[in-house]
Amino acid sequence: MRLVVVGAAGRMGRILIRTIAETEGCRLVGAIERSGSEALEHDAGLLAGIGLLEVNVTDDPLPVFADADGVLDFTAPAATVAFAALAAQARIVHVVGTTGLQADDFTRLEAAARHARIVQSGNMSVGVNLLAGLVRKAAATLGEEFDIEIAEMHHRMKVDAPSGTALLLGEAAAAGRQISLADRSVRSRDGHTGARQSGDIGFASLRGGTVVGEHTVMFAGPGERIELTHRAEDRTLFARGAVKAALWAFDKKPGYYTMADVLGF
Ligand SMILES: NC(=O)C1=CN([C@@H]2O[C@H](COP(=O)(O)OP(=O)(O)OC[C@H]3O[C@@H](n4cnc5c(N)ncnc54)[C@H](OP(=O)(O)O)[C@@H]3O)[C@@H](O)[C@H]2O)C=CC1
Ligand SMILES: O=C(O)C1=N[C@H](C(=O)O)C[C@H](O)C1
Repeated sequence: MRLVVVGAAGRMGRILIRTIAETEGCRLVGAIERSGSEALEHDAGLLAGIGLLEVNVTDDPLPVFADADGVLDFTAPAATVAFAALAAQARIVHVVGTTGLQADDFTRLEAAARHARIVQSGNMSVGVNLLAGLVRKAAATLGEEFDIEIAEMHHRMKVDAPSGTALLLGEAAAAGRQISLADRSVRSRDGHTGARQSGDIGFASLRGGTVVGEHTVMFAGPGERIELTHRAEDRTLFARGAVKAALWAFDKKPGYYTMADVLGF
């Protein structure tokens, strides 16, 4: 499968380049960065620390997408929405790992999925997607006397909060309770907040150091507390998930898919 990495010089971009090179049946055919990036014209393989791949980083995605089967996108919301339109035009697979997407962005991705095969997830790891299933089950089983709180910690460079994973886990909890997360999520607390409302789903975000990504979903009930935790130790697990998603989507019809579809959960 001929793959393009957008955001090629980013933390995830470099690991995606490495992961594609290590994966049988995949080949890097393009690497994109924004205009003005210092990475432009550099070899993608050298950028990723794996030696020459003879694929130069460019800021012109259109001709690159036209000669590719799929694009792996861990960039920023505005960029992802623009790349989705181009992927739809080229009728290729678009794997979206970017987080911080807002309702308007999702609407535009869904429109692009009429022509592209989009696989989108706030977390591409097997572990988190399994955890989402466990959270859904726990939320459905325990009922409202158990308060749900989701805590996440990430490295100091992360720009969005709550994390995409925290929101994915929140959606799983809301689905288990058969409620809308948008109606019941509490994303910050400060000052005299009053007592917690039963049925709310709370979020807390910590930022610091080099933490790859940690998430805990707490079910705090009368006299007991259950905590379900995932700790990511290496970004390679997200990159492996993204490449797996691209390979899975290769022969699928245009549409909007998630990692749960890819993993069969
Ligand atoms: N779903 C998942 O499993 C995971 C998701 N993520 C998400 O992926 C995203 C990226 O994370 P990370 O790699 O740490 O961030 P980085 O900031 O290290 O990388 C993002 C890269 O995208 C580039 N970029 C931004 N806009 C454009 C554009 N218009 N065209 C081309 N390149 C562009 C950035 O360039 P510049 O620096 O010049 O802005 C940067 O090189 C985040 O939203 C993060 O939350 C991360 C890990 C796992
Ligand atoms: O920005 C990151 O680093 C990560 N982002 C994703 C998220 O927002 O949940 C996935 C992972 O936790 C790392």
